[in-house]
Amino acid sequence: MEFFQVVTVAQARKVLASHWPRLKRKSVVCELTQALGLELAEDIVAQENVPGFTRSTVDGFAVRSCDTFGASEGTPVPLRMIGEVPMGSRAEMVLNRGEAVAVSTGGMLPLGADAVVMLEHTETLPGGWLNVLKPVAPKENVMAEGEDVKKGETVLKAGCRLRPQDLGVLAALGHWKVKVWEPWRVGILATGNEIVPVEAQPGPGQVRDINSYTLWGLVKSCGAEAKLYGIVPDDLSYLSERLAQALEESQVVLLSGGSSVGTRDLTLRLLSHWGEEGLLFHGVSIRPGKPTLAALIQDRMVFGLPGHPVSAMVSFYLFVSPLLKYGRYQDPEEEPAVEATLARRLSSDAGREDYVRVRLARGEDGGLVAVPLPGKSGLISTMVQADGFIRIPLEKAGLEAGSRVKVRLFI
Ligand SMILES: Nc1nc2c(c(=O)[nH]1)N[C@H]1C(S)=C(S)[C@@H](COP(=O)(O)OP(=O)(O)OC[C@H]3O[C@@H](n4cnc5c(N)ncnc54)[C@H](O)[C@@H]3O)O[C@H]1N2
Ligand code: MOO
Repeated sequence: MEFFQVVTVAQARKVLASHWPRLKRKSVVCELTQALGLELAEDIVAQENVPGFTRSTVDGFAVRSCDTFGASEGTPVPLRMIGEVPMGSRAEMVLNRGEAVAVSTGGMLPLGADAVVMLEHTETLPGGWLNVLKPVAPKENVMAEGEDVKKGETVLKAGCRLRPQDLGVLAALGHWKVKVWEPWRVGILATGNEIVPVEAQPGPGQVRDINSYTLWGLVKSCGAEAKLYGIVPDDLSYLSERLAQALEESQVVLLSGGSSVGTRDLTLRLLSHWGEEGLLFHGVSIRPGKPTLAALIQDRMVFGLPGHPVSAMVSFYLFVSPLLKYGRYQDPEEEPAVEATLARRLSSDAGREDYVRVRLARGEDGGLVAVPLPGKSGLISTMVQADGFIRIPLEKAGLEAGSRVKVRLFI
């Protein structure tokens, strides 16, 4: 008997993506050191050139490149040294034909110079003269004004997640504060009478709470704020109360356990209690993760993730993390993945997408091999051993040994 009205991954993602824009959060202005990993809330258009002046990229001598043509060890070109550019100051002098100015890496080029000869390709002569032993081309060893960033250029787009190099370009442009979206606040609730806190010694029939911690880690790795709401026993009024509290403080709530079809599977009943029309789907044609459900409660999104630790994680990867990270589902081509050769045959049922944990190893030819890690979805150790997972698409009834697969990495 089929209890779920299962949908495909694509259908579930479509409905989630269409409702996601209803979730609201504020933008805030914060200092650069607070902004790492957050989403930019504005386009950044350069108001100035970077660098703001033409600079040397080596220690040496600023010259007119045409003066150095034909220079070699055997036929050095003598130039008259007219001074030195002090670091961090304007190059005050003007370079005329036959002249050279000492300049350090990063120093400003004087007017008239268009290239820099490296120190190693010169010899200093007495009386303020210099021999150039190798010619330089125009612009050689020089970083031109605006070569890094041009005034008027859009360097970062609103919505991008700030990486260390993005903080760098903001710093280069003088943005010591930046407008970002507040991180999503995600509440996490574990359900089940058998679940005990991590610090407890489980009695017969009890297990420690794994999902609160795997989900907490996953949420944090998406750049969102995670808050644990503890373990709730299988009791509708308790669960309802704790969910209300989590909804008050979060835009997204993750419930783990109790999403299947057993008599004590309360999540569905609870969400129905909050309004049947909010249920977006219940059941997805995947393994593991089939009893995943999602609901919209006002402008909050609730995910009922399966209780089995592997299933909860896979379900999170497929449905929750792209929304938290990017506000959309990525094209599979964009996902961080590596290609590998499947070590052995895998079977699956057509009409269902399978996500198989794999370990990466080196084959005899040095290429990457994906070694499947068989195991039930209750075994967290299989996730510990795995480097990522592969997908067996809906229409396939398995994958042959030796086939090329894309391993989506757990990073
Ligand atoms: N008759 C059916 N039974 C089950 C079906 C089904 O379709 N028909 N689906 C199975 C699948 S697949 C999964 S996955 C599980 C999911 O069940 P629930 O989401 O209702 O979760 P629970 O029953 O509460 O728990 C399942 C399993 O996971 C353990 N668990 C739960 N929470 C935690 C936690 N925080 N830390 C560690 N372990 C946890 C729990 O003790 C159970 O062993 O249902 C199958 N059954
Ligand atoms: O979805 Mo269950 O997640 O197959 O173990």
